[in-house]
Amino acid sequence: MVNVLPLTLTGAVLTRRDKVLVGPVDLTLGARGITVVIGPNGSGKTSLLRMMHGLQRVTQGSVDWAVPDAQARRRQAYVFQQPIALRRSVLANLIYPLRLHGVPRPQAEAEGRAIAARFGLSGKLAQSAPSLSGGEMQSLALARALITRPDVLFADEPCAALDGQTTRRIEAHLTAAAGAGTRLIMATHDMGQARRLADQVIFLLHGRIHEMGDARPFFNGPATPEAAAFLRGDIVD
Ligand SMILES: Nc1ncnc2c1ncn2[C@@H]1O[C@H](COP(=O)(O)OP(=O)(O)OP(=O)(O)O)[C@@H](O)[C@H]1O
Repeated sequence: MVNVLPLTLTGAVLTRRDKVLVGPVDLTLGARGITVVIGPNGSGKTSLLRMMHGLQRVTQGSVDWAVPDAQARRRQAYVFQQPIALRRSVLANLIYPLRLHGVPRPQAEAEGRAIAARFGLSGKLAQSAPSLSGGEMQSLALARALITRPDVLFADEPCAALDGQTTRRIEAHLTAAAGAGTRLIMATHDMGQARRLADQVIFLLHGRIHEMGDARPFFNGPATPEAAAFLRGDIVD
């Protein structure tokens, strides 16, 4: 199967009520690795992810995948900062994307049980998903996003409000997914997490890419004074 990547944004702008939230953005993301989007509050991290995924349509410019949009959409997943679940059992939530992809129920349930085991949810399969704890809910959201082995996973603050142990588990799943070939594009406020996970960094400021590059040189010596100040923990606005 052809990979949906690279993703190319060309002069992409997202506007709401005459206000530019993001852009213009020009970038190309290749097929492998973890790109972490960082920047101050309100700099546009969520909006950039939503725009790339097609949850919000660009008002100018373009967002192009290597395959037609309808095909690209089926090969992507998105994990929201506040995970959402169907008011059904954990197993029903897990198999939902597979059923949408036409996988027969017995096979979908087998895959659902297997991924639940990897994500520590085996004991919860019959439980109603909305009654899960925050950490379990985020694990479920991630497992459900990865069950179709998407080419691309967008994750918006996937560990916000989680304790250290759960964060470590979620990070391990994210790294494993990237190692298995899922391209990860995630936003985080947590600079420790950005340093642990990123192969590549996008530093946003006022809805524009202020700096973008390989993670190690970025963290060791950012090119712009704004990124340096942000990494020091100064207020950048
Ligand atoms: N639907 C909307 N309508 C109007 N303005 C919006 C909308 N969504 C976001 N914004 C504004 O766009 C800007 C970017 O918001 P966004 O949530 O993308 O930033 P962020 O970097 O993810 O912020 P945070 O770190 O606080 O989560 C903010 O000024 C926000 O108030």
